[in-house]
Amino acid sequence: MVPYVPYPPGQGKVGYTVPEGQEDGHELLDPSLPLLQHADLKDKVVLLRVDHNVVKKGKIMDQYRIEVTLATMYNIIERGGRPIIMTHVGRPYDKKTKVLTVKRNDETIDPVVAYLQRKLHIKFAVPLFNVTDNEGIHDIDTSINWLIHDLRERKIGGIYLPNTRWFAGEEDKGEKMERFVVQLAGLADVFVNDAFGSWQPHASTYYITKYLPSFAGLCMQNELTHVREILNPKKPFLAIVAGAKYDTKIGPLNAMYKKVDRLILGGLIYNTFLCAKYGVKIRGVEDSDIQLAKELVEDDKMGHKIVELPFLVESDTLETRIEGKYRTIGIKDFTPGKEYSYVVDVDPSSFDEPHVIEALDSARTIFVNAVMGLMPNFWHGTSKMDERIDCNRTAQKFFGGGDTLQEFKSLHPGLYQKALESPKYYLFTGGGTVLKVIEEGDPFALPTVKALIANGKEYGYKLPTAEI
Ligand SMILES: Nc1ncnc2c1ncn2[C@@H]1O[C@H](COP(=O)(O)OP(=O)(O)OP(=O)(O)O)[C@@H](O)[C@H]1O
Ligand SMILES: O=C(O)[C@H](O)COP(=O)(O)O
Repeated sequence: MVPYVPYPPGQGKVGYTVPEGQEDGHELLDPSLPLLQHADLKDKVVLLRVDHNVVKKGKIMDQYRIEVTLATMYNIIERGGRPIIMTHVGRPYDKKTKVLTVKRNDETIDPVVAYLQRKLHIKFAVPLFNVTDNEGIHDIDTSINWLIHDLRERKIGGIYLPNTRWFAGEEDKGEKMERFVVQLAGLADVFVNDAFGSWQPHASTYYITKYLPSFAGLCMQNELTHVREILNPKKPFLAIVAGAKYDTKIGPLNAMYKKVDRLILGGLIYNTFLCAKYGVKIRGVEDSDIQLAKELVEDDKMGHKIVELPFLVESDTLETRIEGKYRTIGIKDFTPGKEYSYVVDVDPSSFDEPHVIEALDSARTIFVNAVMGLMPNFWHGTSKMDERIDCNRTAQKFFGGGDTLQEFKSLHPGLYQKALESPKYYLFTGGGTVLKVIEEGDPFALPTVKALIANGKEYGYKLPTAEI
């Protein structure tokens, strides 16, 4: 118990403070990373980037990524800051066609705003901006100043910007980005990045740090502390990577291959690997992606680290699960040139194979960024995988990824609850980010984190002496 002495000192003990009950882990952070706790926020408008990418078809799938940012929001408001919050939702910009599609009902932040209002009992306002067909929002309209005025006057509790990926400049690298980022920076006095899951260097996660004093939020700090545990894993280290984001994950995956002892693949990533290795054709797998997967195939000829799941589910349709229109196939029947329809899941029986059980049971560290099948209809492979992983009671288990956590929660609510509390589990908000950290070998080398550190140097950030 630490006595609480009010200011000015010498007036006696009038209360006490209670220790947090656990190490906060700040000593594990790079001392040059500017921390939210040390920012001057009083009466400042604070632009807060979060990863609230939790909305699908206009509904919140899992609140976890919102919940873990509430501490940062409270901290900002408690210390006199006025928050403007922003997140991306989905991937509205198609890199191949260069078309930006604003799906107003599907990829909107409105459900997140409603959730925050219910949870915090404060009012948020969302500004309205002009949307151009196929190009999104070009400019932040000065009408937002009315909202900022009311934010400063405390007539509203916060502003929540529209989906950052609806802005033409968000993923651009040239003029559009410059224009957007300057307008964005003009709204606020300070930038806080709490979006661990959004490692891609975009306007709202990276370039913004060129214009405002910038700090790491509390969720970001917590994740950076824990991700270090994966960099020095207890061996054998098994990674299970599946899902849909082939384009951003194949690079980190190739690098990660060198650091793991065993690797299990699923989802589109596995389909692509199988096409590259066995010369089969699977519907929906792009030739350009198969070329990228060849590096992994070559590495594994020597390394033998990839534990193949032998049974898959082939479906004639992607939309639904229609009896008679899907079947189990085995990779032992693969021959070069053979064509398959969509492969939409790993058959659960794959997890009963002795070589797969051995890989899962012998691991001492398991990292899971894996949704094995196309959701919501093909969930059986993921469900069996989660159960089998839990059978290993000695391994340290790390789950990471928006969909990975969401499916874990919906398929096994009891196990998910246990994982939240068990020291044997840790849940990361971003799966691709953890892959990227493993690729870099250092959490502070993530582009978004490096940008915060560079900003600290620029603005002369120093850790207060008491913390050194
Ligand atoms: N075979 C498949 N074909 C098409 N989509 C698939 C297939 N298997 C899984 N998926 C889809 O992959 C998505 C999950 O992959 P994703 O890479 O987004 O994972 P994540 O856990 O959200 O990780 P991150 O946080 O890095 O984005 C799910 O929406 C799921 O439906
Ligand atoms: O869901 C995620 O993994 C994060 O929100 C990052 O999304 P992105 O891979 O589309 O950048």
